[in-house]
Amino acid sequence: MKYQKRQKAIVLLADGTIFHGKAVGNKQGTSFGEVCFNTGMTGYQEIFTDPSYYGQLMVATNAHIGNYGTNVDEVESDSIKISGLIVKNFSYDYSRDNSDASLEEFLDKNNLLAISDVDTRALVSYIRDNGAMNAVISTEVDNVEGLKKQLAEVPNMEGLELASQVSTKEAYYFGDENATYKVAALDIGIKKNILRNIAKRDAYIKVFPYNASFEDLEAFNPDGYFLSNGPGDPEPLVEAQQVAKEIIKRDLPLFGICLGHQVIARANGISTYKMHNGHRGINHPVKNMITGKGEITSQNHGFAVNREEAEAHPDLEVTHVHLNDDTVAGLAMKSKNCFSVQYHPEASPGPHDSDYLFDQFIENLKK
Ligand SMILES: NC(=O)CC[C@H](N)C(=O)O
Repeated sequence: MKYQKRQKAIVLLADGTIFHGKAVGNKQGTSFGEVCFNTGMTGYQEIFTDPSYYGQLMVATNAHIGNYGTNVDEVESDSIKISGLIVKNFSYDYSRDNSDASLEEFLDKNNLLAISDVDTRALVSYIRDNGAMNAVISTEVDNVEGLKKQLAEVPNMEGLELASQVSTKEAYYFGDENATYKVAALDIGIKKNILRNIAKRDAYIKVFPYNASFEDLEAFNPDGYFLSNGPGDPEPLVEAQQVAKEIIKRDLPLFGICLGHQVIARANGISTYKMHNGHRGINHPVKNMITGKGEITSQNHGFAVNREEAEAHPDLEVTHVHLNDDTVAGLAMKSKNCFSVQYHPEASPGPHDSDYLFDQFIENLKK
């Protein structure tokens, strides 16, 4: 064991429940966020750097985290976006040929507080029963009352606009400028692997900040438009909803993933709601209602689109349904060149069942 004596640490939930653990490494500190769990057995580096997790404390249900180290290429954004990490066993040692640093080094570089030796099975089943809630992780184990007061000040995820916290400040380009297609992407928290997946299908992308207008995007003269994934509640994202409305009004090719899917639903007047617990993992079963086929998908969302309203909408079709709870997993507009999914076809490290959605988008650009 690398550290003989590690700081005691706690997870304090908003309802006062406490779980005990120890700080990873020599770290001390306190970190707040909405506590959520991901069931992926691999992909921790991609999860920690996914901008959609901004403001969340991540519980990994996999019992060992860190054992395959980290690699500079396996990030979804330039820094860690979760606000803290909770694990059962933290691996200080790692073994994998193409790793360039340990997870501990990666967390240190990003100054992220992590705690281990937590009974994550008990914690996860508690959250599953009691629903998503705010929490704090801290090495201030003797200051529970003080932490409770601070925790009470942390805003709820519901109603929270977070895209502005993670979006690019300036527009930038991605891919080969001589590519056949041009795509304008609105960055409301975009993952790098989405850009890689679009670019590798012969498209050059201009990525715009969350508050760009339709006219800003249109000036790039794109063949199609993309609305990204991202953190927080879709409801307050009125600028992005306006961009979606303008694109839909003109019947231009539009594809949205996760937060982008929710924004497209809202642009069509469909409400979104906070789920009791979100979907976070890489084994979520979805049924494609058009083909009748199942897909195993990667998911990360805490909000969802109202299914009844979507089904009652004359111009919307529910194209994909989540098989665990019958929630909306995909939408298409009947009279427009517009579709979206609640899950992540770009999933790195997989599964890749839903890759075809990027091909479908490229086909739509040709129309
Ligand atoms: N991955 C995402 O885009 C997440 C969307 C939204 N923040 C949610 O939690 O539902």
